Parts: sequence; C-alpha cells; structure tokens
Amino acid sequence: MSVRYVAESRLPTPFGEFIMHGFEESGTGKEHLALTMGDLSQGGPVLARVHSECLTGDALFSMRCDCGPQLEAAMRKIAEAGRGVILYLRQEGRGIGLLNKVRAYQLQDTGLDTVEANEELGFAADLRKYDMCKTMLDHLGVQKLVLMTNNPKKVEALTRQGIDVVQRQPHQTGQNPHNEKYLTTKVWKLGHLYDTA
Ligand SMILES: Nc1nc2c(ncn2[C@@H]2O[C@H](COP(=O)(O)OP(=O)(O)OP(=O)(O)O)[C@@H](O)[C@H]2O)c(=O)[nH]1
Ligand SMILES: [Zn+2]
Repeated sequence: MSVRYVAESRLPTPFGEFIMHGFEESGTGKEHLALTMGDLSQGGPVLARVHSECLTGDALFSMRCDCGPQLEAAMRKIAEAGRGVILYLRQEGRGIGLLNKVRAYQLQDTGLDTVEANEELGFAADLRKYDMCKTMLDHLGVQKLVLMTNNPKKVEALTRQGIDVVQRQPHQTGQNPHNEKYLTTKVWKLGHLYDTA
C-alpha cells in the first residue's frame, strides 16, 4: 500500500506548536496525520508515538480505554523534549471501524472482553496495519525511533516494515476503574507490557 504526502500546516496546542503533515493512502483514500516538533532529520533517535485512532478516547474523553491520556502524554513528552513525532493512524477500533467498535462495546457491556467481542463479530483481535509508517517517516527524515508504547507487537510490526526502533519507552497512563479489565486483557491476551495491570 502506498501513501502520499498532501499538505502541512501549523498546529498550535496547549502543549506547544506542532506541524501537522497530511498523508493519503492510495486505494483506500484513508487520511493519516503526522504531528512533528523540532528537527527530526538530525540529532539522533526521535521520540515517537504511533497512535491508532480512537475517537471515543482521543476526542470524547471515554474512560473505557487509555488512548486519550496516552495521546496527551505523548504530546506533552514531545513538547518537553522539543522534538518528536506522532503518527496518527486512522485505523479506528484496531481496524474494525467506529461503528463496529460500538458493537464491540455493546458486547463488552454484556461481559465479553475486548478480544472476545471482536471475535464474536467475526474479526481478529487486531486488524491494524503499519505499512504506511515507513513512507511517512521517510518523508519526515526520521531514521531511528524511541517508541512510546506498551505493545511489543507494534515494535515487531514496525521493525518488519524496515523501521529502526532503537528503544521502547513504556507509555502507561490513564488507568481508571472503567478500563481496568480492558488493560488486564491487553496484558493477558494481546501481550502488552504493563507493570501494574
Ligand atoms: N475493537 C476494539 N478496539 C478498541 C477497543 N478499545 C480500544 N480500541 C482501539 O484500539 C486501538 C488502540 O490500541 P491499544 O490496544 O489500546 O494499544 P496499542 O496501540 O496496541 O498499544 P500502545 O502503543 O501501548 O497504546 C485504537 O484504534 C482504539 O480505537 C475495543 O474494546 N475494541
Ligand atoms: Zn481508545
């Protein structure tokens, strides 16, 4: 799958000013973003977050997951460092889409966990792809990443795409009573590394 750069603009935020770079996937027409700060082509490995869209968590303050706090923490850490990149990938619901995620949440409300709900709907636990990332990072001049994630499979998937992840930085935040089971399931069924779940 190929992705092409379309346009960029300033993105002032409460944490600092990012540059927002827009990309479009050929074929699917999916639109992805990269938020950057500082000089990424020089100065060693770049602090990075590869974040999958979660409308409910990122924009609607949902406490069912940890996505919103993770996104905010990544923006804060990059702003503190004065340098870094966030790839914001439009693969909502681990790739099943927004309304299927609502269906999955409906099933979770009856007691299924996040993996069982996906399977009940006929989906694998995680349908995400990371094949757009290398082109996006190459466009930005990023060569090596320090990746903020708790998901070793994400590190493996990016490495398979030819991306040099020199270090995984744990990215634990946003625990609350509503996402306790969700975080525990990620550890037990999806292989996430999480200290206190
Ligand atoms: N299908 C489904 N997707 C979910 C659910 N909760 C969150 N998501 C999606 O999961 C994606 C985030 O994945 P996570 O498993 O939370 O974390 P990760 O990206 O693998 O790992 P980190 O880098 O540590 O955050 C986003 O696309 C969310 O929309 C759920 O219950 N069901
Ligand atoms: Zn989420």
